[in-house]
Amino acid sequence: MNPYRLYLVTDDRQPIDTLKTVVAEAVAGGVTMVQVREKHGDVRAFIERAQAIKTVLQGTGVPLIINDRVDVALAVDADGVHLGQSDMPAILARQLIGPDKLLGLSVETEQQLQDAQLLPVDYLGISAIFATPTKTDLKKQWGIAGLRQAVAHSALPLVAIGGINETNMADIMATGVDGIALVSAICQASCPRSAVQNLLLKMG
Ligand SMILES: Cc1ncc(COP(=O)(O)OP(=O)(O)O)c(N)n1
Ligand SMILES: Cc1nc(C(=O)O)sc1CCOP(=O)(O)O
Ligand SMILES: [Mg+2]
Repeated sequence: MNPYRLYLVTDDRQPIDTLKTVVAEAVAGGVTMVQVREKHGDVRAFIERAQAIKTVLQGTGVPLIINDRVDVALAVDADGVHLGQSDMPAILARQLIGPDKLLGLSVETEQQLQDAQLLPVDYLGISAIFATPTKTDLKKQWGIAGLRQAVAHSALPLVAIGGINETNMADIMATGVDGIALVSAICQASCPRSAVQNLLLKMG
């Protein structure tokens, strides 16, 4: 099974009970991977929220990824870490997490995409496909044509992220990308479970 197919990234503005419900519903609907992303709280709150989501995911087979922080991933024994270009270098992260955990890296330029092919990472996040209010410090919008080029030049699995929803996901899937990562289309849905089911249907 392709674990990157429908990748939920959590919304750090949601209170913990909402977060747990959203993740449980999203998993029931069929998401294949969950990343806990915390950009505002302290590390203790991050660990608490990551542990809560680990409990929700227990026994589901859906991997838990931690955004940015190798220490948090190790503390909660997550399945992997997702790093950005200003986070810990991938080589050091791999040394700390060992060979078996998943390691993801965001790439924001063609040069980073090329350099990443030689890094000890499992997948790349193509950052960003479209502008999004969920993350405003974006360097680049790859667009559909840019994503298609990235797919053609990567031996590593690619995950598209940024501004993706049911209206544009067919175009994104048509590029041959391995997966789609979403925040709002799932976390802000009135019923995250149906939203995920609908997205999976549209993915074909
Ligand atoms: C799957 C996935 N792709 C890209 C990102 C973005 O990571 P980063 O560039 O480090 O930005 P922040 O998410 O930390 O703001 C991601 N989190 N997940
Ligand atoms: C967490 C994140 N990273 C991005 C990147 O491009 O690196 S875009 C993003 C947020 C994506 O949210 P939404 O699905 O609501 O557009
Ligand atoms: Mg980051």
